[in-house]
Amino acid sequence: MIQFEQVSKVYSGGQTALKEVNFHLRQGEMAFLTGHSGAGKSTLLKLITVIERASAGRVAINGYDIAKVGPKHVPFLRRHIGMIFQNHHLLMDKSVFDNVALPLIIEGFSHGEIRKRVAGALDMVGLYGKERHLPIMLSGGEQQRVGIARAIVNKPPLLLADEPTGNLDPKLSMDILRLFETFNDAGTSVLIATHDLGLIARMKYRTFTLRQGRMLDNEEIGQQGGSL
Ligand SMILES: Nc1ncnc2c1ncn2[C@@H]1O[C@H](COP(=O)(O)OP(=O)(O)OP(=O)(O)O)[C@@H](O)[C@H]1O
Repeated sequence: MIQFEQVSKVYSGGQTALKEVNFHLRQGEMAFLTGHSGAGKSTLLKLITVIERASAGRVAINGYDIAKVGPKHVPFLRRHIGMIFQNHHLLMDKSVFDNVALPLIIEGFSHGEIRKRVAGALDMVGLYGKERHLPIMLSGGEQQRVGIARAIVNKPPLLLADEPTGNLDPKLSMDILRLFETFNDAGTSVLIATHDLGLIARMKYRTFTLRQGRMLDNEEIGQQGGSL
């Protein structure tokens, strides 16, 4: 699904964020991406969504080299990726319905189809009946679930989450993880960037670990006794 081959990223200020990174997220796989603050997790996600471009190496989605995606076609590529952020980036002056409907409006779906799909997405995240609420009227966990509903409403084959449980308590974090598992069971590939080693330890998924921009292999992680 996602393949990095010898990928490096140097920002224009000269900051090296990724160094010769190799990794492969398989089709239908759910995995964690971890590492200390500044290790390069967000940068890696930004290369997949073409918010940033690699300085060297190859990033491929389904075998397609995304260096070949021109600026005009980037929005088309992003339609196939659901992105979830720690601070969920909701429009606070718009209703839950409007927030979740946004990707479908951009894609030009009919009103009827939008109503049906938004209701389905809100049902999946346990927020059915809250369509008319403003985000401010919801708890932090509920706001995060609105962000998740927006990310999955157009049924993307790939979900990327950047610290999706950062502000949530352990119980709510686990609920969010279970939600990702539901999507993964339905065939969606999921990559979750997180600092939360406790959460990772409780789940059975493969974990990619970055340290100062380098992807560690399992042997290196073992030698450090699991510390980053
Ligand atoms: N737009 C940018 N311009 C210059 N340097 C950047 C930019 N974005 C990130 N960096 C640098 O690249 C490195 C990796 O940053 P990145 O945000 O990918 O790390 P991270 O693992 O996601 O960190 P955190 O867990 O704190 O979010 C850091 O040294 C950071 O300062």
